[in-house]
Amino acid sequence: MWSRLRTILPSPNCLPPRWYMNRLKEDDTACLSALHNGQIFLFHHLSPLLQCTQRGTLRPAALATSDVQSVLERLGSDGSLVKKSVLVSCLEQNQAQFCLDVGELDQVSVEEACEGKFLDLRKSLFLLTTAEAPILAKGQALLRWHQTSRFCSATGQLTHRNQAGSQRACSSNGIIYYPKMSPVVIVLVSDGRRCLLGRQPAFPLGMYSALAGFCDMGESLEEALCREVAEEVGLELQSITYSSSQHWPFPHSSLMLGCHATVSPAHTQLQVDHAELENARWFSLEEITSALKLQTPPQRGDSPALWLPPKQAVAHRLITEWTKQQLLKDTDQNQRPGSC
Ligand SMILES: NC(=O)c1ccc[n+]([C@@H]2O[C@H](COP(=O)([O-])OP(=O)(O)OC[C@H]3O[C@@H](n4cnc5c(N)ncnc54)[C@H](O)[C@@H]3O)[C@@H](O)[C@H]2O)c1
Ligand SMILES: [Mg+2]
Repeated sequence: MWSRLRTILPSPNCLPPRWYMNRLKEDDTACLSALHNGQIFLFHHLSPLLQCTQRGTLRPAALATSDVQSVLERLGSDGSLVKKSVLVSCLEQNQAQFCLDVGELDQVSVEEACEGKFLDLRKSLFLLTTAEAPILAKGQALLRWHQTSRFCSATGQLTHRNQAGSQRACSSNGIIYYPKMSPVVIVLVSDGRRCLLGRQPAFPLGMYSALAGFCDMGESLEEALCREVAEEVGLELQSITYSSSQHWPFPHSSLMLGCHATVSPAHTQLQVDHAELENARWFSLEEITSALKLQTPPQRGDSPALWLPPKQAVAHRLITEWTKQQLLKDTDQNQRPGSC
């Protein structure tokens, strides 16, 4: 029955990418064959390999599996390393894309052989403008999960991954583990005129961002938002609107849930919890619009300037959305009859 079913399954090229990805997660043989004809993004101790384009920009190196295989063999690896690749994406023609950490090989030799450089993800993610940036974030998160999930937390026995790397199973009792993300709420609070940003001691010079925090077990999105804002700055939220979400690989794997919220203009006095934040303050529309125009981060010795999170961060998106909404409100007010 199964072999008859197989013969009528559409060939890989007929399956839409999402379905094809699912098939590869469930079928180790199909996944191995997709790996042989696929592309690999290399990592070295979780830093992705980037190449310089002719225009001088950086792009992630998507290498043909056959090329990776020959590089690894030239550098003395037995060839089985390629099988440790994890499935991350699929191109339109159903060419599967994988990530592989070659941390056991000499970094410089791999860089020379592949004409690229391994660059910390915290730097590389923000230098990349290509659609591959989220693939690198996902790849790093998956590779890290495999590196830290080798043992079953119930039996202490080794776990084994499937070929796609989408799950691990305990070798003694078969418990299946799936990659984990921690839900994090992030919120841009407004009092109608200004928005509230906070600064952690580890942030780059001058940077302020929307308030964020990990969800506690059992909390809803709204409960987590109200608790985080009350804990970090002592404010009570009036209304919450969901905006958008993103996977965030730092420090581990989080699902950032981005929202806008308002507080009463009569209750905007902040009580900053300095155990969590170095500072938090209200910013005017003018301060935010000037900061959005800045191209380079402030350097030590510069006059203090507000520096906002990079475009790739959901915090940036929330700030841009708020700015557009405030500018629209101002235009509406100016166009009202009787306004000067
Ligand atoms: N993408 C963005 O735009 C953006 C912007 C701001 C913050 N962030 C991310 O949001 C995350 C959370 O923000 P925060 O640091 O203010 O959180 P937070 O206010 O909850 O404080 C962090 C503390 O929470 C505790 N904690 C509880 N559950 C945790 C878990 N599952 N993992 C790790 N720590 C846990 C730890 O003690 C940790 O020190 C940060 O990791 C940061 O990278 C992303
Ligand atoms: Mg926080």
